[in-house]
Amino acid sequence: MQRKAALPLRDAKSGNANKMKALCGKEALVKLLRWHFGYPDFRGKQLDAIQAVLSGRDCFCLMPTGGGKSMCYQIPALAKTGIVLVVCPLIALMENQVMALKEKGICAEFLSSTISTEAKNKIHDDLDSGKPSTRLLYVTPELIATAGFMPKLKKIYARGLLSLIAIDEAHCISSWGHDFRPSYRQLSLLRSHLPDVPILALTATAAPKVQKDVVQSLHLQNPLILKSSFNRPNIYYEVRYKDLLDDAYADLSNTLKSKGDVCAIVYCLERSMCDELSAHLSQNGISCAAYHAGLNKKMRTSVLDEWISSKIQVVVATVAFGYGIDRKDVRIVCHFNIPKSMEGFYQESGRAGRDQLPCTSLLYYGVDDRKRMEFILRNSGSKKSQSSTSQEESSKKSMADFTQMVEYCEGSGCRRKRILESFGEKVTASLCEKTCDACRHPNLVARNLEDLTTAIALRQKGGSSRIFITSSSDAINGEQLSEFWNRGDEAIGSDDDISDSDDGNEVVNNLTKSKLHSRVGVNEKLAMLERAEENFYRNEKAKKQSKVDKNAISDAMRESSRQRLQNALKQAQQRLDNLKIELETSASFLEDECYKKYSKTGKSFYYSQVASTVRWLATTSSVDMLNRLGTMKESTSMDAVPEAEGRTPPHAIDHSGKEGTSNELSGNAQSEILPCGDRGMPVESSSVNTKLPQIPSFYEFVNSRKTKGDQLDDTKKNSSRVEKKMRVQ
Ligand SMILES: Nc1ncnc2c1ncn2[C@@H]1O[C@H](COP(=O)(O)OP(=O)(O)OP(=O)(O)O)[C@@H](O)[C@H]1O
Ligand SMILES: [Mg+2]
Repeated sequence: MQRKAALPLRDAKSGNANKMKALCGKEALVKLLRWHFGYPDFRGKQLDAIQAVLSGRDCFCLMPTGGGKSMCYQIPALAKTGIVLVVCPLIALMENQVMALKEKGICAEFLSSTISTEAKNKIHDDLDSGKPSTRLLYVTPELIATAGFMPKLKKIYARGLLSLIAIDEAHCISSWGHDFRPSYRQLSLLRSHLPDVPILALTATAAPKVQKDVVQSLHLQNPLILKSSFNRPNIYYEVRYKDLLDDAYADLSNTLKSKGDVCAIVYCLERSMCDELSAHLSQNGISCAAYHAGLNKKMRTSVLDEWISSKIQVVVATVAFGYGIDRKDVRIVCHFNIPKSMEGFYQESGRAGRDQLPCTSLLYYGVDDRKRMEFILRNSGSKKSQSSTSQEESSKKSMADFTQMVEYCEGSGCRRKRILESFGEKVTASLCEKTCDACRHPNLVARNLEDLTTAIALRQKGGSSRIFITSSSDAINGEQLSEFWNRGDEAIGSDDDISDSDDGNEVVNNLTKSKLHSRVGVNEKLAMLERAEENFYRNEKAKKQSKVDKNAISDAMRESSRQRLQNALKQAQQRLDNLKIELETSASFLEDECYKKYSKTGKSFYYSQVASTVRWLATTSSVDMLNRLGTMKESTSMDAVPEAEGRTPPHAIDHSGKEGTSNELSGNAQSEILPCGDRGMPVESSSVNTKLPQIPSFYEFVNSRKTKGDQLDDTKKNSSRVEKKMRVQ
């Protein structure tokens, strides 16, 4: 590390009033900024925040994502003798910032469980020394809460060396915020233990209630409240409707390609979708990788490194790809599933265009996604150890937050206005200047929304069939629930997949009581139905042309599952004292098992089976693992089939179409597309070979709860399928 010479404006404590004035003066601070960071001037409210804390005042600083909040504590660390303590929610965030500062020759360190005892001791020795060289010390809130750390801090404080406490992502302290972290609550202690040290609270996403909560919880005294507008004028906001698209994957792929080899982040709700979508994009020549908590740390770090260094351009990630992602040239942030709150959406979409250049936030909205999220949120309190009242309250709050997101998608008004108003900002009509789809193409957006309404209305009318199995509320066992509900919490998130099924008509009927539907008048409905019919025939034609069976399990999906299983096997191997297993062969074997079981039923069941195998690998014993993999050898030798052939056993569906055409039909008839008669209308189901393949326990489990579905007469079944085909795309 090459350390830059310090500029000669250091010591506030030892200086007189004039010195202090000089220290806080704009000129001196700009000089520091230029010297250390190479920026010509401060942005927004940076200077106000810096001057406030340097003068010893508490400060609450609300700045948009990418606004430059870090600078508000980094410059004071350089301007004043002593140490700035920075509290960060994530180790990765600390690591990134410390690395970046060190590269600039600024002495910053972080303390976390990930560093060696030797490194820790070195930092502590420096802190204990007469004149520590550390200027910024990054810590987690968990460390602050430990019994041993506060006395150390107090010692530094007693020596007059603690110049500032900065709380980054301060909204995490509030249970009203979108990312509440209980460990942040411990930070309330800082004020009483270290009374005279100014505190700087920084956040990009604090609604008024959260702001108040942050100020109170941290016991800020007469803080300078700095609020910048949340507006990100360089982001173009757009929503696309999955239900109106023929193929959302292809749409995204084409969009990314049409923009050139740009840097992008694609957020998905589930890990399996990250893998699948990433495989799809890669296949289409896009340089991309998946990132989620299901990958081991090494892989995550390697994806992050490759992305930061522009070796790959697109990351398809869950929300685990979060704070501290500081690549400035992200041109597109895409939400492939609707996020659960406006705060989360703002935070994530805000990772675009940190260089202030034009960029896009693209959200793919699907009615199924909405229902899925509603279901998750409605039930999310049930696993937490809360009283029923607070459970109810938090569930209500989550639903209210989510409603804002739904309104963002289903509304025809300016998207930017909606975002800003959700944060309590007053917005003038002219603010957007056509930098969202609703302002730039109002007619198209209105028309899309009408079409969407039609799609929903049709699905309601036909007693829709697209519903994920897990929404049969109490028909899910505890284990599945806990994994499913913790989906938002990436540390313990689920790999469970969610499947389409003909079950649960009742649930769907309840869920699809859309307010859009109720808004539609008779004439409008007729016009929409006409348009829907047009769309239907158009799409059927397109479907016929592309001959894409959306439920089919592609080679890319299989490959991505094999990779996933291989990762899980590797982790299991490490957990089981380097158990001797051949990773690649074993992964292929396990994937093949899943494929054999579910190739006929479709990708959703297949993914569920892969996910449950991954879970099994996370907990299984050596003996069980060897037993299961032992059958691999047996079956291989019994069948005397070479390994490559063994992956596609003779009785499985051959996706090249060489074998088993009738099987293909029967496998898909139940869950997806029926063969079509004239003008694309589905033929009577009785004329199709609907004999189902033998279905294993997962399906039986669902089927056993299919009481409603079983009572449906043939007509209703047919109409349900017709409706499914008429899903406007
Ligand atoms: N005055 C400035 N002029 C130009 N660039 C700046 C200035 N201040 C900060 N930056 C740069 O802006 C980028 C974003 O800064 P920073 O990471 O501090 O944003 P943030 O407000 O913390 O965003 P987030 O809410 O996403 O964490 C960084 O690359 C930083 O170096
Ligand atoms: Mg930040």
